[in-house]
Order: sequence, then C-alpha cells, then structure tokens
Amino acid sequence: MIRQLYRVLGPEGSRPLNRLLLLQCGAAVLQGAAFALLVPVLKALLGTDPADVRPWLAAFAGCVIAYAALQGAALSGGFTVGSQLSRVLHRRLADQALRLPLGWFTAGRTAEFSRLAGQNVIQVMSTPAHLLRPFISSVLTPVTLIAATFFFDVRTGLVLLVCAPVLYAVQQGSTSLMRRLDLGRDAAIGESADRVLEYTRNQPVLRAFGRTAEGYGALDDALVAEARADRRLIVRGLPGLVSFTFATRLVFALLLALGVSWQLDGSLTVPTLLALLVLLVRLIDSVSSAAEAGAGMRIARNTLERLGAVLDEPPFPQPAEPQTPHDASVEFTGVTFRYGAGGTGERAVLDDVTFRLPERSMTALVGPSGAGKTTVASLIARFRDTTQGTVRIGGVDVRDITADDLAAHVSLVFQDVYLFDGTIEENVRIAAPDADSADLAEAAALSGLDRVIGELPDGWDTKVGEGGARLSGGQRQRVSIARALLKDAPILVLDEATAALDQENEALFAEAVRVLADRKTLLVIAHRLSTVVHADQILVLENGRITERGTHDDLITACGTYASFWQRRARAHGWRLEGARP
Ligand SMILES: Nc1ncnc2c1ncn2[C@@H]1O[C@H](COP(=O)(O)OP(=O)(O)OP(=O)(O)O)[C@@H](O)[C@H]1O
Repeated sequence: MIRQLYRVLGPEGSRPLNRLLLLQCGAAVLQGAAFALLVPVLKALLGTDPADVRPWLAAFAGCVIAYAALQGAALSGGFTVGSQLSRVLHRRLADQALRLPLGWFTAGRTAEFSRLAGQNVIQVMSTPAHLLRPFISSVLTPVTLIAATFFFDVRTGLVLLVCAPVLYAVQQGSTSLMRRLDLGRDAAIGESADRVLEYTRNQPVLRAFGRTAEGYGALDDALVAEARADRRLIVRGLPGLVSFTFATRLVFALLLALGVSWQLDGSLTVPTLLALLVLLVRLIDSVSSAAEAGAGMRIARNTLERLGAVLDEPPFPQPAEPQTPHDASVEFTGVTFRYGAGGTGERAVLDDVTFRLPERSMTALVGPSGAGKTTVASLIARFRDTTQGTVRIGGVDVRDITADDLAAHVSLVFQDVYLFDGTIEENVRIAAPDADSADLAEAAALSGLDRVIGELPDGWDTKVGEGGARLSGGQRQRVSIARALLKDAPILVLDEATAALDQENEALFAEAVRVLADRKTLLVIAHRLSTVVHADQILVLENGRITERGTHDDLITACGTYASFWQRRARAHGWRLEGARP
C-alpha cells in the first residue's frame, strides 16, 4: 500500500511521505523499546534491592518522552500528507480527464471517475494519519519487543521467533481472502451506485411510464447483488479473522505453559516470568491491532489501486513532431470509423467517406437519424481517431496537430448543450476569458443571445443553474452558439438543434449561419431546410456513406434521396430530416 501511495502522489509528494514514514517508524520502535524496558523495571522492583530500578526508570522515561515527541510530529505530518494527497489527486485526476480520449468516458467510467474524485479521495486522505500510523506501529512495535525478549530470556525469544512467521502467514491468508471479498463487494457497491444514479437521472421517463423503484429491475438486481456480496464477506471472511485471533491466543497459552515449567525447574525467576508475561500481553495486543489496521489498509489499498489504474490509463496520443494547419479547410479522405476500443466495433458507422470543406464555405450535412453525422463532427475535433483514412485540417493530418492548436482551429456547438453552474456571461466567456465587451456583444447579436439577455431581469448576470437547468432549451442553445462564436476559431461545426428553436429563432439562426459562412469554414449538421438551401454544398449521409453531394438545385434536379426529402417537406410543413426515410 505504501508503494501505491508513492505511485499516486508522484515525485513531488514523495519527500513529505519519506519524512512521515521515518517519524512513524521511529515512534513505533520507541514504543516497543519503552514496553521492553518494563521488564528490567519490574525485575528490579520485585528483586532484592528496589533502588536498582532508578536507572531503568530514567531510561523508560527518556524513551516515553522521545516516543511522545515523534508521535506528535508523525500525527501532524500524517494530516499534512493527507491534505497534500487530496490536492495532488484532484489535480492529477483533472489533468488526466483532459488527456483521456473521449471514447474512454462511457457512462460507467464517468460514474466511477466521479466516485474516485469524490468519496474515494476523501477516504484515501485519512490513510497517512489514521491507517498508516497504527499499521506501522502494529508491525514494528512487536518486532522490537521480540528482539528485546532475547536480552531477557533467549528461549522465550526463540519461541516467539518461530511463532511470528506462523502468525504472519495466518494473517496474510486472512488478508488476501478478505481482499478478494472486498473487491467483489466494491464492484457490487459501484454497480448499485451507478444504477441509483441512473434511476435518479431518469425520473421523468420512469414516472411518465409509471415505473417505481420496485419495478425498476436493474436497480433491484444491483441491490440484491450488493446484499449477496455483503453476506459473502461476513460468512467467508469470518473464519479468516477468527483463525488469526485463535492463533495469537494459542501462542500466548504456549508461552505461559513453557514459562511456568521453566520457573518450576528453576531456570526462570518469578520476577522475570512476570515481566515477560507483561511483555507478551503487550505483544499480543500489538499483533491483534495489526489485524484491525490491516482491514482498513486493505480497503485503502483497493481504492488506491483503482485510482492508480485511472491515472495510468494511456492518454490520447499526441504528435511527436507537431505541424500547423496551412489554412481553414477540412478534408476527409477514405474515412472509415467503428466505435469500440481501437475501432473494434462490428459496424462501420462511417464507411469510406471522402469530402472537402473549402475555407470560408458553408456545407450542410444531412441524413436520417443514426447516419453518422455527429460522428463526422467528432472526428474533425479529434475526439476520436479514424479507424481508416485521414482527416486533414489545412492540409495537415489532425493526428499531427497539437491538442491546443486543434482546439484553436475548431469550434463546436452540439445539440446536447452543457452549461456550467455560473452566470450567462461566465458561460460565454469560457471560450475567450479576455474577450472585450464589443466581441461579447457581437457574439451575442449573431447568436440571438442578446434577445434572451434583454428578456431576463439579471441580463448577463443570470444564473443558469447546474447544466443550464434554469434556461430553456433554445436559450441554452444560443448561449452555446455565442460561446462558440466568441472563441473565433476559423472552423465552426454546428449540430443544429432539432427541437430547441421555435420558428422565430429558426429564422434568426439561419440568418446567423449565412453571415458566418462568409467568415468561417462552416459545417452545419442541418435538420431544417431554411439552413440547407443556402449551403455552398450539401452532403447527404446515409448508413455511413455519402450518397449525394451538390447544391440544393443540383440535388433537386438529381431526383434522389434529397429531392424526396424536399417533396415531403413541401407536403408536410414542419419537415424534419432526422426522422425522414426515403
Ligand atoms: N459512443 C458510441 N458508441 C457506440 N456507438 C455509437 C456511439 N455514438 C454513436 N454510435 C452509433 O453510431 C451511429 C451514428 O451515430 P451518430 O450520432 O453519428 O448519428 P447522427 O447521424 O448524428 O444521428 P442523429 O441525427 O440522431 O444525431 C449510430 O448507429 C449510433 O448508434
């Protein structure tokens, strides 16, 4: 576990941990020495001249004072290392979240990540002060006591030396059994936490369909599995714990019997026997507390292992020799993409896709739901890497562009808008914290956010709530568009909202898109014809393949899928591409 502490703390945290371990080891040895000195103290007191006790008493007092000093320093050092542990872990986890590929963040892993950053970091924080100290003293104090026993009676020392490895083996056996059971229980608790989270988040859907907790099978199953893991821990783990307690008591009984027989045959004096028995009681106490500390250490070790595993996840590969894009064009060449680790998914979501978005042009990407449109957007921003083929920005493969450079070139507006719990202004300024008020006003005007701000009593200072919950879908969308515009990246990818905009806002959005097309390379994943008709080129994506491309007029003349979309729209006002099928 100490190794894992070093691993998660990294090089900067290793020095305070070294110092802490030194203090804790020193205190544990001094505690053992103080107990050992009780033997000569007792022997002198029960011996012929009680005045002989003075030098031993002085040595005992010296040991106790030195122990108290080291123990005090070790205690405060434990808290210092604990709070450093929390700081370092939060920072390293945040850094790691930035470096991990987006594909890593499945729902389960996201929940595990927030558990690790929340309750698990708090749990691990207390390890140096509350677990490490008792654990070290429960190992080093008995070792010191056994070594001291040799000075008083070699035979007792030898018996203890033989018994110690047996006790250690029994304890290790019980620890590894409990560790396996703990791991199983941790996994079951994690699963229950995920299901409770899912159950809480999906309350609107569950209530709409009249599902109660009892009727929500996934949660029921997870809770039953957790209860089973708890029972397994108690039933299978108990024999291990009991066997260790039994073994320590057996060693005590053996030594008591031997001590009495040695006293009876005259080879051990009564005062030495009594003093050794006092020492043995202390020894058994210390060894037993090793078992208790071991339980806490086991849990902390499992947690540290999970933290270490997340911190060791390989980051998204960055270019060895970075290049800078030459312009703001985007090019897909023979791009095939499958989801799954390393592109192992069964289905090619994009299949041999080739297109080019010239600089300062507008392209509309249309197609039925699930055709792969959002996947195209995520490949431009290199949220994921292609399975085959190349995505180039300004003539340079996105894999040869640094993450910062790529972020500076591409702005994205997704349908699922996430806002941070702050004001509207803070949310827009995330894109460019130093932007002046003229830039902010321009972004607001282009996105239609200025109207929202005019209607809200607190204007720019309106609190949006967690995730933007206090704003409507359309308002959130406009904050998100303003944010993307303020960033002023030369390439803008807009995943047009299907439902969030009403007709008035739709016209406004279409106007903003037209203005932007003159300034930026624009890719709009379009669901509305008012956006599509003005595009310089329209790409029709079906089942991961581009089946048609051209301007609106070209495609109408071609009488293909796009033309049939258009005719449907003419028949039914309020047409949506995403639901349509040719
Ligand atoms: N993280 C993922 N893991 C596995 N499959 C995914 C993932 N994201 C999307 N897919 C699958 O890839 C396909 C294309 O999804 P994508 O979101 O790109 O489609 P889309 O055209 O944008 O759809 P929509 O218009 O409904 O947003 C779908 O079949 C979807 O189920």
